[in-house]
Amino acid sequence: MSTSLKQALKSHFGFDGFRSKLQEDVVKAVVRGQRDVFVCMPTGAGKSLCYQLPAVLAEGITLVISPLIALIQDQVDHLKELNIAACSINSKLPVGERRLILADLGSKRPKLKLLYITPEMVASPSFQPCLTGLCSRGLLSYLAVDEAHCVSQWGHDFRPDYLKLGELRARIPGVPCLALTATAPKNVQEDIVQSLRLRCPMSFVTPVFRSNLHYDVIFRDLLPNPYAHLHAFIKKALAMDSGSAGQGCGIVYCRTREGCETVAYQLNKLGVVAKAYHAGMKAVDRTEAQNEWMQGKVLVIVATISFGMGVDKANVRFVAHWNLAKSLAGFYQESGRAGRDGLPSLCRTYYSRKDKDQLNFLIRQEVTRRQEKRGSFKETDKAALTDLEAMVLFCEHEGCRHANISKFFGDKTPKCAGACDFCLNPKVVRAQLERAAALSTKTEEGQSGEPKGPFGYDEGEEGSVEEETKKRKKEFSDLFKKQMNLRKGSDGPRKDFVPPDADCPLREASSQRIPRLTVKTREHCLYRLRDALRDHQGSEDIFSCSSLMSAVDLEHEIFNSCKSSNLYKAAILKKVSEITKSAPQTEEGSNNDSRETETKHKADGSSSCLYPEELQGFTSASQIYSVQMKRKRVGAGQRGSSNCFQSAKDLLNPVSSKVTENRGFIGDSYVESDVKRIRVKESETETPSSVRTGAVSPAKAGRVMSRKQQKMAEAAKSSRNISQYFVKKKPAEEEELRPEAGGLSSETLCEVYEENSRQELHSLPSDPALVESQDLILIEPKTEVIVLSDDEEQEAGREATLTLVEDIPHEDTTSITAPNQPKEEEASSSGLLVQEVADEVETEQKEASPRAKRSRTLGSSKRRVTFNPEVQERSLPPPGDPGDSGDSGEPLKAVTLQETANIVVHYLNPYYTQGKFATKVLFKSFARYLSHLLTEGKSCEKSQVKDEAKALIKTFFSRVQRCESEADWAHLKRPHNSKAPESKD
Ligand SMILES: Nc1ncnc2c1ncn2[C@@H]1O[C@H](COP(=O)(O)OP(=O)(O)OP(=O)(O)O)[C@@H](O)[C@H]1O
Ligand SMILES: [Zn+2]
Repeated sequence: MSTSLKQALKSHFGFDGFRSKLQEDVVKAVVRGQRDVFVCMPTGAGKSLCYQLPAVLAEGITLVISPLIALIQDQVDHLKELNIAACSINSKLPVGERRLILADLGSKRPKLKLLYITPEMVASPSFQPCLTGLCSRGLLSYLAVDEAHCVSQWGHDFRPDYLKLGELRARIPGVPCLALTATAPKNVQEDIVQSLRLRCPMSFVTPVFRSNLHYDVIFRDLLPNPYAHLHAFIKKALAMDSGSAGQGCGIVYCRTREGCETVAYQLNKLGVVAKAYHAGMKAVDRTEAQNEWMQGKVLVIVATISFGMGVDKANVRFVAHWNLAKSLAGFYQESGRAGRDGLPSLCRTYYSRKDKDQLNFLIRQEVTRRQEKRGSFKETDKAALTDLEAMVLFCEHEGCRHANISKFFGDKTPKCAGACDFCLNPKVVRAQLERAAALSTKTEEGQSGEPKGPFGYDEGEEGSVEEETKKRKKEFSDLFKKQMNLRKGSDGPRKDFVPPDADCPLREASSQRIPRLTVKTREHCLYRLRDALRDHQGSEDIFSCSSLMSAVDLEHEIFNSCKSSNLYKAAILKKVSEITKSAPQTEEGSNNDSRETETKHKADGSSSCLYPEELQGFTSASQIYSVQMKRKRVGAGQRGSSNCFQSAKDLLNPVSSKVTENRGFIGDSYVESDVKRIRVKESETETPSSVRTGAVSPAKAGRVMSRKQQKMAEAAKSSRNISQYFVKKKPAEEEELRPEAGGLSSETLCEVYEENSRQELHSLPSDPALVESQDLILIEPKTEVIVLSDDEEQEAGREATLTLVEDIPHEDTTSITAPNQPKEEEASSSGLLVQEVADEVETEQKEASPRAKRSRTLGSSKRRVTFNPEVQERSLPPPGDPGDSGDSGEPLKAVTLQETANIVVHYLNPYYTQGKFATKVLFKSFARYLSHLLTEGKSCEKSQVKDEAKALIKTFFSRVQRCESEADWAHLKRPHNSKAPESKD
């Protein structure tokens, strides 16, 4: 048998021999067909062949159950390439193809050898006649269940439909069954055998230990600069490939989509070619990312766990978990994608107790939800928590990581021999644990009454959800205060000065000589210089430091020569522009110290310095909105167009101010984060009078300057501003940029400005609400500014038409939220969300409105900002009064959809910030839904809409504890002709 098997292996699959003795043994056992077979072999061990080879050799058809259509497709494609008759029946199959397959299956001698199918499809009524036909004619040769751990409720990937496979097995008792998995601890193994009703199966279980994988754990909360740390890790991991054929690659797993985008962005910024991959992306983008990664064009894929199953890539040199995996079994499977070629590879977890708390919270919520639905408690409910507990133990335990994994899977302790951080240097692991303990004591001291337990909760204690909410609120408000203080800034040594990280490459990084210039801004400028130098020098590999060293020198020189933050930024921009334009620089004057410094610090994972802003656990709004990777240039294609940024000074003199040097950066202002690209249409007038968005002339608006406005005005007086570089040039000047600008193109400026804004926003906490009390972006009158945004809504193919600053009304809508209102924080907290929902509803409105004709279609990813000079004339609404015009003299009129959206988001936003929505997308969908519901079919006054919105939202949350899906609001209806809304059901 052995020889004929080997021949078949060669002739059908092209392999000279079996991959392992185990693979051969499994194939033999399957071919004998006397007993069912259970296979637990690590990922990449060649499990598929264990049923594919027997299937090819058998008379009939092998039915293969696999959990994902994508996975099935890969396998089918691969087999077809080998000329093996394989296909799949699934919901995506065109009717014609399905008919052909069914016809073959119904024929006397089907040609098919392998039929791949999902557990859902195999149980579907439509498939039953086919299945019955095959059984009754004895044409089923094997039943193979891939990813068999999905059948176990103790497993990390439980799929209820897998449970039905037990019945299928019972229907075909004479057909040998083969169950395969890569990850199954003892209890899951037993569960698989039992649930699939395997008859005294032969078990082939490989020990989980893989000596080529090096495991380590880094406490992310202790890192001064986590992204730099990750970067150093990647650099090290990929360097291990030098000498081997082909560049290695890696995977970074993140828990959320936003996390993926953020990490991918940060890596790119640090010079690593990385792409995000998650289910929120369009299928075509996902495929592109995966293909590019497979082909080695993209070195790092930053993905949610939706990536990897069935991905067969040998030279994955590292797998990093940026967030804690939710189970040790899952973690083992994911990290096991490294080193399939058997070569040394790294598996790293960036552990954070915040992650742990979040996961714990989510799992508990889910368990409670399931129990409520079911009305009873099940032993398996504990499984998810136990799994997480095992994962946490893996990270927090002072011991060999491999031993930990092996113990979990029921194997004996392996000989690690330095293949984990603990075995390599236990002292480092111990020291890290001690620092983490000290950190949590510190945190707990500051949070009296916080839940404490192994998972941050008192087990069994009621009300932990509320506790968690309280804790989050506190964190939120602390961060908010910190950020507000940071923004206020002051001359002289700053109390709130955020010191540089240990790995900060800047010279004199701690110097506070230039008021209001943050380390982050300096770092950002440094990287802009570095990028410009690198682009120019062209030849550097992605990790080369030479341009960084030159950039460090340049930045330092500029830093020393400037007195104000704005001058510094302008000088940087000028330099960037010069580099871009000029011949290759000769400033290579390298500085080995800085090179060493960077490398050394970035590689040092054990720094004890606590990152001052403690923001690692958050995704800033800027990250949410603006880091969707496709870095677009601000102002690209429209060189030298009119100024889109104005100073605080101009802001306060909207009509009279002239083009002065006081334009551009507003101190260290924060600018709307999703500005990706600003294109400025030729202004109809050369008079560059200034106009603002987000704030209105005090004179016209009849408002007293707020303290913030005054501060900004003062700042404007004392600072130079560079927005003159944005001024539309006369044709003759087209090629020659203004001398003051040092030949800087608007696109460069805009891009840098955007980058700068984004950079600064990165220091903001995650809640979008925090980003809203931004300073201003100002637009010239009659200047059309088009903002291209890459936020999630692109995916919905929506076209948004609105303003740059959060609450500027569009044309004849009336609400303006000035960032300077007394209730700034509150008013602004809903700003961006209002904006986004309003964008969408307004777009919908425009589609049906003749006014839409005035808008130029920009495509799905574009936002348009049309400045309407009339906007200035309007007064600000009373703070916290959404959707009110403030024009009390105006006759009452029916609210528009956009006004309704403003109202809805205002009332809904507190729920969002309390975490009552599973995702932001869901929040926005709900806001849209409510806005339509409230405006549908009748015209109401604003007060009525407000009452109704409040009541509807209240009703909704009286029934739904947390909004998890669109189905949650299916019951919500607005009764016709009644003032108070009710919920129907
Ligand atoms: N005998 C063999 N000789 C050489 N290569 C083999 C052999 N058997 C399988 N392979 C190759 O090994 C790789 C991994 O195989 P396979 O995808 O079946 O692994 P797996 O155990 O199913 O992994 P996963 O758990 O990720 O699904 C494939 O590229 C496959 O073609
Ligand atoms: Zn070890």
